[in-house]
Amino acid sequence: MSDERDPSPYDALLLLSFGGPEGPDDVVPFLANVTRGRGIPEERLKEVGQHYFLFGGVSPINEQNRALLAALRADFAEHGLDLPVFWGNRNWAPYLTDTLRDMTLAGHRRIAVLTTSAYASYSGCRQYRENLADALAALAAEGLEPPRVDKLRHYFNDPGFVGPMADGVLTALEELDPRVRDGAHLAFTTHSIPTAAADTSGPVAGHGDGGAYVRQHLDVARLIVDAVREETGIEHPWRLVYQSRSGAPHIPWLEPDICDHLEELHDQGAPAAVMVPIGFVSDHMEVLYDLDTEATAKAAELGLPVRRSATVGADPRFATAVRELLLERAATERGSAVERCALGALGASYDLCPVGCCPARTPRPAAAGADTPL
Ligand SMILES: CC1=C(CCC(=O)O)c2cc3nc(cc4[nH]c(cc5[nH]c(cc1n2)c(C)c5CCC(=O)O)c(CCC(=O)O)c4C)C(CCC(=O)O)=C3C
Ligand SMILES: [Fe+2]
Repeated sequence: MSDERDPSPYDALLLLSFGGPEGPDDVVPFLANVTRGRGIPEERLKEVGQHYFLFGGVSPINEQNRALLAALRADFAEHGLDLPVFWGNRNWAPYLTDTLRDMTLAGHRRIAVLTTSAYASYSGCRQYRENLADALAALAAEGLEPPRVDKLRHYFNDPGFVGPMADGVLTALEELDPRVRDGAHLAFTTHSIPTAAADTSGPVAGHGDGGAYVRQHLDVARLIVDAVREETGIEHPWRLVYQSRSGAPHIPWLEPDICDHLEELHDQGAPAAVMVPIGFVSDHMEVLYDLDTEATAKAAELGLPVRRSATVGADPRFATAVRELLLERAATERGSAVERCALGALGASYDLCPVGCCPARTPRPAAAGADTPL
């Protein structure tokens, strides 16, 4: 067993997230950061800007990350784990490079990194590793000695991630009229990505058949369906669907879209649906706009009763899972054999992203992988 309180060799945890605007003036520069070099049509950007303006130009994601930071610090303190927790983002302040500079100047040399993305894919994994490599290179260019960063493994199938979502589905079902509750369909949703990116997500050897991205989501959906059945005795019909598609229309992305799926459910005579955003860690703008606003309006138009279940956010069980992932990795780095906790059919994920996994369109340096020079 690993020592419950020994984080060595790590001297800090970095929470690495997407970032979001905090007021109307931030929206356009934020979108420029997100889409730089990614070929998103101008029309789509205008439309997405409107989603943010509808909410006063404020994404809830930063507040949610502050709450997660607080939950992590509380959990660490409660368990006698003396390890500082920092926060940096890819697309908005506090920017990753600034946080890593602060950490380096404060003397941190060996940093564990938790991303707010649970699954394999270019956008959810390698792109964060590229951001880390860029930030470390920027520090080196400033004459600093960059620290070593280790990304904690994918946690999609961790009980601390799946459990709160399963509870969220039970709550959402409770909110439905009892007359339609038992027949409700579960629409598991995640961010659509180009099918080419889905096919090449995860280890090279595992490519094909939708790649790791789709398989990992299907595994989580199945776990939640089973957990709900254990509680209610009912196996709800379900499907994995997608949301938030961007990019040019002629490039294939994962389908069906949640709104098309709701229409199909209505046509089939489904009595109700629960939208379950398993692809996301908190109720940020993709949830607030794409599901709570757009898809909910679509369902109202169809006369289909819907609820949206909660993401994990700052649930204390998720904070506990993060501590356990960190201690597991720390023990592994110290050369101890450890138990690796995971539910479902796929098993615990790898510590080091395999060579060539989740490839970028144009190869770029990425930190914290099997092919990363230390
Ligand atoms: C897989 C995935 C996740 C889940 C994993 C993870 O969480 O990392 C995710 C999360 C998020 N995506 C977010 C926002 C945006 N994503 C965009 C664009 C894109 N996302 C993509 C994928 C993903 N995105 C892709 C393939 C693109 C096309 C451009 C490209 O190839 O890179 C755009 C540009 C406009 C548009 O086209 O929509 C925006 C504004 C926010 C912040 C929300 C907030 O502000 O509260 C969050 C958490
Ligand atoms: Fe990856």
